[in-house]
Amino acid sequence: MKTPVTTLSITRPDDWHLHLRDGMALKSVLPDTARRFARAIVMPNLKPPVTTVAQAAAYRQRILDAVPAGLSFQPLMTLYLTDNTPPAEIDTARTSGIVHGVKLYPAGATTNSDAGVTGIAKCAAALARMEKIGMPLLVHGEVTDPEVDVFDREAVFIERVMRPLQQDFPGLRVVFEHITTTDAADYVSAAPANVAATITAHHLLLNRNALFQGGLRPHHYCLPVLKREAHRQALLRCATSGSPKFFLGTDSAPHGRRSKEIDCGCAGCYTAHAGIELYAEAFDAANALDRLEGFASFFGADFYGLPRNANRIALVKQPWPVPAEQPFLADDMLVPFRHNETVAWSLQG
Ligand SMILES: NC(=O)N[C@@H](CC(=O)O)C(=O)O
Ligand SMILES: [Zn+2]
Ligand SMILES: [Zn+2]
Repeated sequence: MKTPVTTLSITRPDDWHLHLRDGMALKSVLPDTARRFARAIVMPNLKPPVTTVAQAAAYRQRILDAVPAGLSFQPLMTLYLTDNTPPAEIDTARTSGIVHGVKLYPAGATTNSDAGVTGIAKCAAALARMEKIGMPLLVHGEVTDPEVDVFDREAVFIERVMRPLQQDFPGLRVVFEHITTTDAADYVSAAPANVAATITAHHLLLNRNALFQGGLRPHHYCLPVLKREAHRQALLRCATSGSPKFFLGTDSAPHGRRSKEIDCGCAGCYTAHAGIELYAEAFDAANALDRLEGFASFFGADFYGLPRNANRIALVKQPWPVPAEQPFLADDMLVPFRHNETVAWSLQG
């Protein structure tokens, strides 16, 4: 019998899908990420959205200013694609060296997506430029058609948007963000090497039962919404497969308690406080801890054409209690994932 692994040393990981917000919220959540991850792809869905390189540069500086002393953290910026993004802005993004992707939010699909794309055809010129210069397109892959069942929105998006996109821009580098279904897992696996996906820890750990366990659970509500167990199993297989197409993206998406525990509450799970530990738990449960480093520390950097990190982190299998809440805004607290429960792996140091 193999002795169970209880300590783990891996190359310092990166988070390829993260919401940091701004202002006081940014200052509250950034230390959690900076303690664990060397870099993160920072989502542009602020109010107003980050649509220009000038805005991305200013936001990047606000993030750098909020990094706690003694920690090193590199924000990798993104632009929010709109119907009117000029191709010239894509060129400016590339030459800036600070923008690493352009995010496609179908209008109305998720938090702060009102300015999102209303039709792919409207951005054809920008997408063509991205394909030409190798700028990745990061996709929130859900249709917004109210006729489509909420659990089917990702699968339908593949047929209505992803396949035509791949047909029209075969060389475009695409990250299918926070995939949640067997359909997306199969699509990405079968696609050429320029199509990859991020997978969140919460979609690896939970199925949709968690939304209703003991009552309605707003802190498990995120988009795309949790799916049934067979889908979770498919995501686990992808994440632990060793395929470089799948890499870590927490989609940690903080919303204060008062925006979550309310009618029409916001979508998003806050996981940055245990951003790598939760993945260790999921990989451990799948007997695949040896596959964690590739997924968390290598494949994302390789896809984005960035160097792998040189330093390491250590994890130990030692449960720690997650508090009921943590500071967020002057008048609101943040309820972290697993609040009042334990996480099985701890970060050392
Ligand atoms: N994932 C979420 O449920 N919410 C994200 C937006 C997103 O990633 O779709 C947010 O910004 O709150
Ligand atoms: Zn999203
Ligand atoms: Zn997100």
